[in-house]
Amino acid sequence: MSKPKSTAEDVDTTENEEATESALTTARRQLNRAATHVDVDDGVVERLKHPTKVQRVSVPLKRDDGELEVLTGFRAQHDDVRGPYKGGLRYHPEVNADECIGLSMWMTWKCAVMDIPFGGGKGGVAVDPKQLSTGEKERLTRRFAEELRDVVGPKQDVPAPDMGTDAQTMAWFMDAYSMQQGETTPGVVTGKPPVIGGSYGREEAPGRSVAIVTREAIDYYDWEIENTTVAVQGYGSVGANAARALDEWGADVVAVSDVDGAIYDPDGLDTKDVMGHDERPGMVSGYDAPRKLGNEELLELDVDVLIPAAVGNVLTADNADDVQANLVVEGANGPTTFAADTIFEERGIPVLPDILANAGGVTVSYFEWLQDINRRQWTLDRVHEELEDEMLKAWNAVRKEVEERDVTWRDAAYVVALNRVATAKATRGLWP
Ligand SMILES: NC(=O)C1=CN([C@@H]2O[C@H](COP(=O)(O)OP(=O)(O)OC[C@H]3O[C@@H](n4cnc5c(N)ncnc54)[C@H](OP(=O)(O)O)[C@@H]3O)[C@@H](O)[C@H]2O)C=CC1
Ligand SMILES: O=C(O)CCC(=O)C(=O)O
Repeated sequence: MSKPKSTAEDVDTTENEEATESALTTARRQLNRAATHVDVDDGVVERLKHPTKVQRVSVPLKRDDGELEVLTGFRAQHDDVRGPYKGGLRYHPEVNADECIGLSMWMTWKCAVMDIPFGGGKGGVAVDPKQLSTGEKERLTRRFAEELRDVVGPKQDVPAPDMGTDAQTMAWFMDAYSMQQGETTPGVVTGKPPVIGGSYGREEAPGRSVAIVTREAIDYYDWEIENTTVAVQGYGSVGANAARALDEWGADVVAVSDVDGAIYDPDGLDTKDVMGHDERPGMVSGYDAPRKLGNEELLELDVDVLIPAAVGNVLTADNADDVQANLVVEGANGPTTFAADTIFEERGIPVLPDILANAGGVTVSYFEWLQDINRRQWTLDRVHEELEDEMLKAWNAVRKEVEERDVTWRDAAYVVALNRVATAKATRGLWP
């Protein structure tokens, strides 16, 4: 089915131009728009455009060659009315304060959409992890943990993996924090290896929830998963797990990519055979597939479902008119700029938002936090079952708003989240 091009000449791209639109700008614009659909005090909305606190730290790193480099790290804490701040730590050259604040706002909404008792946090270090040896990564993580010691903790702020970090990073962070506390404190981070209190199923959870939401949307629009083609940008923790789950459930995953480019097979790729970057770096763009494409071309493929699962701001006013997918499911955080969202709305292309679609990660993080408190590990089957239940609850809450208010999926998810956050503030008597 071909999609109409937008006629909106007036899509406002002037304020931001686009690929550089900060996560904070996008998050604030989304909040402004969603606030028009709910009866929430203007003061509360204004407060929610700002973080409670942003920690900026210097992280000295001794490189393997003996040189000292001073890196910059951040932890943004947006809102904790519903529980401790929660969200990932990112190692990426573009990490900065505004990015962390915007991402921490999205975490507040994500936790509220899922109705889990956390607020929003996000942090990271401005560094290219691919340029670091394992020893350098460990020293960096330990020092970062020391610098953040006063603002994190199981009841205060609980980091987790994000781009460029993984279970091993969380293990080092947990160890450094525990050494300073004088007691083993598994609950200070989630996404750890199961042997030290991590949850089974956390690693694949964000991708799995992307797949669950895609499956529900396919059903909602009366399509058949067996006749659905999917393109996935980014084949890391989120992208590879989403692609593999959808492949397993019968969809044809025809294209996937890493930072160097995309591979395309119109008959469907064998996603188990395509290794992710953690499994074997460079194996995506190096895979023997019928066609190689650029990352931009992948976004414009004629597929049923497009899943951007790499970085932010890849769907912009510049390419939204050329997207041919009938549905976009956001695996990454913030892949769609505000202007692109408007174009998709006008073209009738539904966008399933990040704050719902990839929320399986933080949901299983919540399961992990519970397991750490109780010192009792759940089985993988239990994690899968409970994740499925939580995702369906959230999906149904958002779907109800879509149907009752005739709004986009993003607005509907914001309505659910904003109402829960604002009600918590009112009930606690916090103003704003
Ligand atoms: N990990 C988590 O728990 C969660 C992550 N997210 C979000 O999902 C997104 C991806 O995170 P995650 O999967 O953890 O990250 P990973 O680091 O595991 O994987 C990122 C993937 O994206 C590719 N990539 C990096 N830069 C680009 C680019 N400019 N264009 C195209 N592809 C690129 C990488 O390629 P290469 O392998 O070549 O580097 C890799 O395949 C982020 O937005 C993150 O915030 C959301 C919820 C939870
Ligand atoms: O698991 C978590 O705590 C948060 C994961 C995350 O950073 C995200 O969902 O964007």
